[in-house]
Amino acid sequence: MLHPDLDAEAMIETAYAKVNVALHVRARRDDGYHALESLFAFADHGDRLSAVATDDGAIDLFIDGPFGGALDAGPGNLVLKAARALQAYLGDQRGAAIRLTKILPVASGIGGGSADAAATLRLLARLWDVRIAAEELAGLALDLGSDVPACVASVTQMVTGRGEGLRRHPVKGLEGTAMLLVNPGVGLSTAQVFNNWDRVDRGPLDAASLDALVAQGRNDLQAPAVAAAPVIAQVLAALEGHEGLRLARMSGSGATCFALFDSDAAMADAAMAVQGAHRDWWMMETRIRTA
Ligand SMILES: C[C@](O)(CO)[C@H](O)COP(=O)(O)OP(=O)(O)OC[C@H]1O[C@@H](n2ccc(N)nc2=O)[C@H](O)[C@@H]1O
Ligand SMILES: Nc1ncnc2c1ncn2[C@@H]1O[C@H](COP(=O)(O)OP(=O)(O)OP(=O)(O)O)[C@@H](O)[C@H]1O
Repeated sequence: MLHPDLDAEAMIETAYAKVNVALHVRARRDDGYHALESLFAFADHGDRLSAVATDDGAIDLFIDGPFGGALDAGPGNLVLKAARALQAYLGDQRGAAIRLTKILPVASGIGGGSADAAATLRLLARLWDVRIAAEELAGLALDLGSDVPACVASVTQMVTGRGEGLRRHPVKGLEGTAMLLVNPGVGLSTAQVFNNWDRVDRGPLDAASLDALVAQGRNDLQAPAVAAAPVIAQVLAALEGHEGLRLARMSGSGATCFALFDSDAAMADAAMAVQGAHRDWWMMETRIRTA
């Protein structure tokens, strides 16, 4: 049941989908995490979060949307974890009723959960009217997941380390670009895909230009993800060869792949062809977000 007030005067945030335009895995660290170099970009679309303040100190979560059924509203939900982390940080008992409309597939390499966590931090800071220093917010975010700090600003960034090294990094010709997201409906465990990386350092990431990202950029998790879910290779093959295609690559630990196009019309034609041949694949036509 939805909170009765939730739609009337709710504050709203979008949890923008993340793509790793390139993701270079450089080393396995002693703490089990991997040292990365990745250019993160964000879609103009994502999950929708809305919230109203309550005065009983409780955090209530309601989930709906096309992928809402794939997710439970228990304490493991990243929205609840983010809300409770912020409550604990503030040390008081402000409450909220939050509605998550899940548009993005779960465990799919486009950071749905991470984007939700970051959007929850932004939303509740606004709702509760609190200002949090950037470093404090980054610390809270990293405790929630490696992708969460980058999702706080949701702008194009070079991301290093486990996910904590952030540098705003606009790339000429990237922001505003038409982007098609395609997911074949298999969920992959990020930890397992990292575990199956072959531990070969294939070299640093040159993110100086879109040409370099296309020609020399890689996703080092693509091979281990394809080994676990061979349908990813079919997605990439289905994206190749369309007129106006600039780049087709897997995002994050998969299985979602993204394709960048020269124009909206080229994207729409490709989307129609791919969807026609694979009616059960999830797709989203969007563009790279400009801050
Ligand atoms: C694959 C990426 O999405 C690329 O942006 C991220 O590196 C993963 O970010 P995330 O899903 O927020 O990851 P976390 O929830 O922090 O970690 C999940 C698991 O992925 C592995 N992991 C994650 C990040 C990282 N730099 N090295 C890792 O080895 C660890 O086994 C960890 O237990
Ligand atoms: N609000 C949420 N949305 C999505 N997943 C969530 C959420 N809360 C918890 N999870 C759990 O987090 C895990 C990862 O979800 P997410 O969608 O962020 O993965 P991902 O898209 O593979 O991320 P990445 O790009 O970081 O690899 C899933 O196993 C899911 O059950």
